[in-house]
Amino acid sequence: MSSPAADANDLRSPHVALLPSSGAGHITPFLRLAASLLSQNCRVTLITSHPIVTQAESNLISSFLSSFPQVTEKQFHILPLDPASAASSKDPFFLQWESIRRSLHLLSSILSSLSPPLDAMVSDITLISSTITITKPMKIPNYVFFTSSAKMFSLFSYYSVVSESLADSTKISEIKIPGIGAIPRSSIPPLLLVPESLFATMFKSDSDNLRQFDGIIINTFDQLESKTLKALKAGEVAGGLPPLFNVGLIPNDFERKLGFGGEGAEAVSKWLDAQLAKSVVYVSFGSRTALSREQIRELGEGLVKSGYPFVWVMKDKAVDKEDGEKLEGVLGAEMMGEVKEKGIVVKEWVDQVEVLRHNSVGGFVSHCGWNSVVEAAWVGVPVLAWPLHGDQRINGEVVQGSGLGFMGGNWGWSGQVLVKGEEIGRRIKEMMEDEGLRLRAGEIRDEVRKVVGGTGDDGLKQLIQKWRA
Ligand SMILES: O=c1ccn([C@@H]2O[C@H](COP(=O)(O)OP(=O)(O)O[C@H]3O[C@H](CO)[C@@H](O)[C@H](O)[C@H]3O)[C@@H](O)[C@H]2O)c(=O)[nH]1
Repeated sequence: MSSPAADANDLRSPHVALLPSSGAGHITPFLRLAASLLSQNCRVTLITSHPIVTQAESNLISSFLSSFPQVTEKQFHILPLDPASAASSKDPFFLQWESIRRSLHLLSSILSSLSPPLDAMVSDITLISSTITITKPMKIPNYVFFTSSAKMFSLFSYYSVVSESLADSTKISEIKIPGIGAIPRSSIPPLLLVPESLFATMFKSDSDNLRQFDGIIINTFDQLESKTLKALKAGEVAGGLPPLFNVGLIPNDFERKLGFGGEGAEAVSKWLDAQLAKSVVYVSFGSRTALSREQIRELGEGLVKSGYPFVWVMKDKAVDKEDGEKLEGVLGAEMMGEVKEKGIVVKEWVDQVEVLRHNSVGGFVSHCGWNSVVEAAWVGVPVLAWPLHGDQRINGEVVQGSGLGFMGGNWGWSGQVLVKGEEIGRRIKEMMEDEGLRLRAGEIRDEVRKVVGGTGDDGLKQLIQKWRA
């Protein structure tokens, strides 16, 4: 029999503050986490950092807040970055992370003004060295939200051991991570091999600080990464880490209500309705990856050569507000004509999950941003992995290892190799014609759905239980 104190704890609504950093790849899983917490009777304060880099992020946040009026939003106005830090990176998202990190000393007044007091804070992985200096003296339990795969987390948590030798190519051709296996040098995010880069500096200091946290949250499924999760939870990868909670975060209705897809998104939806079941290839490289013009044209050629109809979300600039060039200007008139005959190309945001779950979609050409991988698993669509930056090759290995998809080939990092249309077309055909792959993707979806969002989602339950206690 449970005690009255335990029953009271079961009813308590823990108050949790969520602090995402920047980029839709980070905001989206945070908002999904918030929606899951709300459905479990938690109080949520969302801390949004301003100015916001992209229109997509602003729209996601607005749609979320209007769907969940019970959430308290605290706007955090960050300080401009000094030119010396700006010099070490040109990436607008890394620079935003750095600005937030350097402004976080201003966060304590927001945190101390919250009522009721916080039971926990969840910090974006890209901000953790700075948030811990604020929450420690305030005695607020702080949890890391790692927005990529568990396999990428294993590299992150093991990084302090290898960071120095990693910079020297003569010393390391692969990293052997205990309990996980070898990660070849070619899969390591290229910026980690440049120790003075902003990304490597943040990664190192954050990895060193992990042990100061109360827990680690990762959005992943056993069906994708069971061996890795087991090794991490058993402490085989790195000693002394806080407990790990893997939660399956599923797309939420607020994403569908966005209404910022505009005409492009509506056209996609109508066009999809007119296609044969499982006949369409969906192509998207996430929210912040632009291909070179040359590579865009090769991709266009590859799609046409594959013979399958396609939906292609094209990005010509990393930041959507700067992506003003018309499709025809990017593709050229001839290619535009060919592409229009066979498929549909948009530069606007589309609701990716809605597209992926459409019955006519039969394959996904993806850069393997982690949210895209999780979404492909959730809907059971096979993936042709074309990793371009950062964690994406490690995520691609997870895709291949789980049977959800396969790697395109030795296609280099973005900009290193011009992948020819001929080859892209051939690999797309392989994906679309592989019945075994389709069956496996469907099995993954069925297995995931038995657990995630249902009664078996232990990670989320355990986490909330901890906050209630
Ligand atoms: O037109 C679009 C474009 C994107 N999305 C969504 O935007 C998110 C994009 O996230 P992700 O697939 O992870 O790609 P990135 O935007 O590239 O994500 C960044 O953040 C991820 C999580 O840390 C990393 O794994 C990636 O490498 C990094 O580039 C996903 O939910 C997509 O469904 C849409 O809905 N419509």
